[in-house]
Amino acid sequence: MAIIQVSQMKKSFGSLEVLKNVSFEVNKNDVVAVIGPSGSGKSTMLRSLVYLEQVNGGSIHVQGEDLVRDGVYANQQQIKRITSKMGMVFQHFNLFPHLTVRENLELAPRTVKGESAEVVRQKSAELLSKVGLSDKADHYPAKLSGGQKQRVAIARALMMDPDILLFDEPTSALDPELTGEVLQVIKQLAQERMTMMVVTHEMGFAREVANKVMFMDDGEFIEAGTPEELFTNPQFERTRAFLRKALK
Ligand SMILES: Nc1ncnc2c1ncn2[C@@H]1O[C@H](COP(=O)(O)OP(=O)(O)OP(=O)(O)O)[C@@H](O)[C@H]1O
Repeated sequence: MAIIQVSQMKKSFGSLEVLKNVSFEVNKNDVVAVIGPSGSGKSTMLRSLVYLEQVNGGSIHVQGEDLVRDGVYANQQQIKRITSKMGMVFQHFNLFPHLTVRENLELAPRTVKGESAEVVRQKSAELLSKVGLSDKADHYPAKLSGGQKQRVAIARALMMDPDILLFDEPTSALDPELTGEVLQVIKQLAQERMTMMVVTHEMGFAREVANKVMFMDDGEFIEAGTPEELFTNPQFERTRAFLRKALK
């Protein structure tokens, strides 16, 4: 079953065409790794799915609902409902600095979903335990390492019970020794069959954890396949050239 269906998505910044007729599907329980050179449009593609960027054409379908159809967006209320099904984890964590870890987790379910204090308290405790940060609930983000901040951001995204989690280069801002603890959490979520789309420069992670790898270059989806297919038998010279550099 498709969680997200994208067809002919186009996005330009002024005269710069960043997404050129991008089409793909993410099915339930997929772990999709999106790879490609810097500036190829990976972040823009991901941000468009959650309405952080507005596309100039094409359609984005989420769980059977149109976020945008042939370039025409749903109304604001529908957009809010549709995007609330998707959790986003950013490269730079985007935690609220003036809120504790627990408050960061509980804010959206309380204010957006209207969940009770007891319900969100139980959920935040469970999710902090899941990402190994139960002892940090009352700390402020500034007191945490980058790896811990990113694990909080993942727990925060999970608080909204998303149907899919989107990661925009979740380890790119981390020191190498902190990358593993974040990838481990994502790997654990994959084992639990969470549907995820991960923009990443970590080829080892893409190969090991994803069931589908998509290669993007210059605003286009060039090819997608299983990690085995894409890494060992890429169909296009552009993919081969990228992998030669990336796997060096
Ligand atoms: N808000 C913006 N205004 C103008 N240009 C933008 C904006 N956001 C992105 N771009 C441009 O769009 C292109 C694609 O950027 P994007 O961040 O989507 O690529 P990327 O593949 O995610 O790159 P990286 O791997 O370096 O993060 C780049 O040329 C970038 O400079």
